[in-house]
Amino acid sequence: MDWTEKYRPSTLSEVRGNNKARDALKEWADTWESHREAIILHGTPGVGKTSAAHAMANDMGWPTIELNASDSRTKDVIDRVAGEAAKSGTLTAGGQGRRLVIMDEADNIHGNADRGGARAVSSLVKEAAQPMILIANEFYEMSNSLRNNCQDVEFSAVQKRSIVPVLRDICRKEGIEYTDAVVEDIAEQNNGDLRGAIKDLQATAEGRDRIEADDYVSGERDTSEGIFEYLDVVLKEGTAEEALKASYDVDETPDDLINWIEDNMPKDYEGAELARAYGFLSNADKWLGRVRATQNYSFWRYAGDNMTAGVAAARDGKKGGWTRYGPPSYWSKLGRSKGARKTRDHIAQQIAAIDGVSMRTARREIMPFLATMTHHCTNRDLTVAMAATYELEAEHVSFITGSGKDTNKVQSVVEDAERRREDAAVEHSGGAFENATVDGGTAAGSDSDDETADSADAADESEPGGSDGQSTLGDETAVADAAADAEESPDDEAAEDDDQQSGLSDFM
Ligand SMILES: Nc1ncnc2c1ncn2[C@@H]1O[C@H](COP(=O)(O)OP(=O)(O)OP(=O)(O)O)[C@@H](O)[C@H]1O
Repeated sequence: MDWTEKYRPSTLSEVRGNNKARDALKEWADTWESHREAIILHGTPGVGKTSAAHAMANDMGWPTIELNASDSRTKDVIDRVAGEAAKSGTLTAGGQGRRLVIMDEADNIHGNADRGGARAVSSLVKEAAQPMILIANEFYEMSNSLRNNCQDVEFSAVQKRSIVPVLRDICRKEGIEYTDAVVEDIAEQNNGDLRGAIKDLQATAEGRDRIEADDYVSGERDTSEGIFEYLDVVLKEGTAEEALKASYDVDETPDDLINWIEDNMPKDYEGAELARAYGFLSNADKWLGRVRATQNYSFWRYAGDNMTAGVAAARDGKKGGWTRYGPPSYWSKLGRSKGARKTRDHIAQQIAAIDGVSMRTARREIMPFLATMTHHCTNRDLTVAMAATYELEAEHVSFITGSGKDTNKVQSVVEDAERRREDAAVEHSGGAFENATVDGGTAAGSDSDDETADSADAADESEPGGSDGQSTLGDETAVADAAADAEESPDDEAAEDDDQQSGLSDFM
């Protein structure tokens, strides 16, 4: 059984972390009769929003009606399902007959396509005669009207110190011996995401009655051993049919699989076959989008067919040789959510402004390089230099390095960077660091003219450039070279405009 289900809190007092949010939710429920407003619970995945809603309903003795916003896009469905529940105030004397409407993924109803649905939810929120909770990851993706007509409570990341006791507790209940180190590691890796931590714990404890640090393969939950064989079949030698069969042995969802393929495909494919293969990936991505929108998981099949059989069929015959496939960069995984795109663009803007390069160069050449160089903040000095140079906040450092935003690592990097900025307010050139990035970025991106290769490939490929790249660290004199390297071609500028347009249309 899934431990996240088994240990789902059944009363509000079992919801960990987020005490303020919890209290606010309770207060909202206790006083609902007097204000009759809906409430929006928002925050990152896995922090207990849904759990808190159900736990609170349980505490109040309110039966719940669940509605998934993206499931029921049309006005009709929302009216019928929620309308009855929420509007029928007839049974409600003294809280008797109260029913709590919980609408998940409420940030998914927006945009032109869902106008009917969005309006239906807005009016429901205004007229509701039953308490209603909307759950969302991105508060600001919700319409003004919804935000203005509801109370809202933010659930923040669950801190490591709140995660550790939950993990210990589960171990005890499951009769599993553990070391402090393993629980701390799991909590650290999943900082902010309690669901992720519980899943990791379960995966680590699978088939064991004792776990220690070595048993935990950090951050690689579910990464099946078979993935490399699978990539070989798809990208090197298999027919479409063989590729499809191989995919059945891989323990990855299409959502993850597409990142593996997208990141590794350009290492083997080139020219027309690469373009064809991207066509299939793009189809697969559309199907994944449909799954997200409708929760109809049977569409996964079409996504899988496209990314597996399609990509294999796009190849010109068999390929030989050995390729160093790598896990999908943090990068491409994150590019898929709007929040992540905003963070990414903010960082790119900083880089563009400070290094005098275009957004496109910043994003495609410099950022992948930074991501490789500062991966998990292992090279701390460089990470601090980066944060100082580009004036990055914790969330940005976290985005680039892949370390959790609230980890001590990231927090202390940001603090040191701030100190460094203050110390060096005048000599801001930050020459030492800028050299390293721009030099390396250019090297890594030298083959990135290929319009189709928009993946994070560079991050995997761009080894720090051997002793050369390293030796420029701390070398003040190479600033001029770096600046020269960073000169933009007119093409780049044009492409940047394109980028911005497509970026905008993403938000429409
Ligand atoms: N604050 C918490 N206290 C106790 N358990 C939690 C908490 N947050 C998450 N969990 C565990 O993680 C599981 C998933 O949490 P839940 O679905 O409530 O998260 P969520 O914030 O609603 O995420 P999403 O935005 O993805 O829906 C729960 O079943 C529970 O096991």
